[in-house]
Amino acid sequence: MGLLVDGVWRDQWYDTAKTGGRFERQASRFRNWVTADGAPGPSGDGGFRAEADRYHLYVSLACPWAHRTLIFRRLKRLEDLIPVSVVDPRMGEDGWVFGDFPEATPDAVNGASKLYEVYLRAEPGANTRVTVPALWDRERETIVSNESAEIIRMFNSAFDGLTGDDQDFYPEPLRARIDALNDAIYDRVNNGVYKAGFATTQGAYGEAFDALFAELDGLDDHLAGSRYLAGPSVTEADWRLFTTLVRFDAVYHGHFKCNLRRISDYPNLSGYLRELYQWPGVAGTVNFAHIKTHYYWSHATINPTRIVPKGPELDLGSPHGREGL
Ligand SMILES: N[C@@H](CCC(=O)N[C@@H](CS)C(=O)NCC(=O)O)C(=O)O
Repeated sequence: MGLLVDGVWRDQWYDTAKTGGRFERQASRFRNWVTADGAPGPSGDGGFRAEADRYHLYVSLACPWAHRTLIFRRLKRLEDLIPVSVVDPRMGEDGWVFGDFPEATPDAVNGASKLYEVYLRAEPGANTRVTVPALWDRERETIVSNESAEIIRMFNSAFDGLTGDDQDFYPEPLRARIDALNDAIYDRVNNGVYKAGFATTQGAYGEAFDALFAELDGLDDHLAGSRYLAGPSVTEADWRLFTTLVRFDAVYHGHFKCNLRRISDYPNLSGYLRELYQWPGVAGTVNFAHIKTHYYWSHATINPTRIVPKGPELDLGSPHGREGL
């Protein structure tokens, strides 16, 4: 794990000493938007028109942020328009690399062996962490965006004219509700598990742990009476929560010490997770070999032996029982 400083790669872990043992995630560097007509989006520059075979997505199958973009790419029928390259789940001193792990791929567009080389093609003197997902523009030879929350918004609507798919996971009347759910869930759950796992003081860990389980308990209560987070239809907020829930019992419970409860112990969250997992197309975006190998192998500070546990047994295919809600 490392970062680019003035265009030079440095193998360096997050410096939690400066932040009282707390893990603080950095803001994403590339913030342009693909739009239907190439007009500028909410941030960055314009000139990124939705077109077939122009954009390329770099992902890790292990990463919950990249996973969001893969789910939207599948559900919004973008797979033929936007190809992907999949990094090796083992992230070591060179950061994300293209390797030989099953179901990892080479870099089909830039021929890089390390993801940081792609970032350097986009910006030779870059000062940034090198993260997935990253959406590459073959025409302008740059990274459009490396912010998953924004990439899924682009995928939700920008390409509709090309695909004919008008499913909307961020409908206008629900936007305020979805934004509020996202804010709480990002801070306490999606990023909360990382804050617990990467904390280097007991206090920072305890803070993240308490907020995480308070939020999960609240979500479990809410889902007793509501089929999905924002009501009777699936929205962006559900897919954003899903990618953390599906990793929880396999990785966050043990590796990140988020072990008050498992998702399978929650009466409502467990069925909700199974329903989303069984959504047509979604199970095919989940790869537990990449997920488990990535976390247990890559975080040498918290698992120096790099042993990947064999369990747990998961039961995501059994009936979810949520049809009645
Ligand atoms: N805000 C970013 C975060 C992406 C992110 O942190 N991805 C992780 C993998 S799960 C990564 O690439 N980490 C490498 C690093 O931080 O050096 C997003 O949501 O797109």
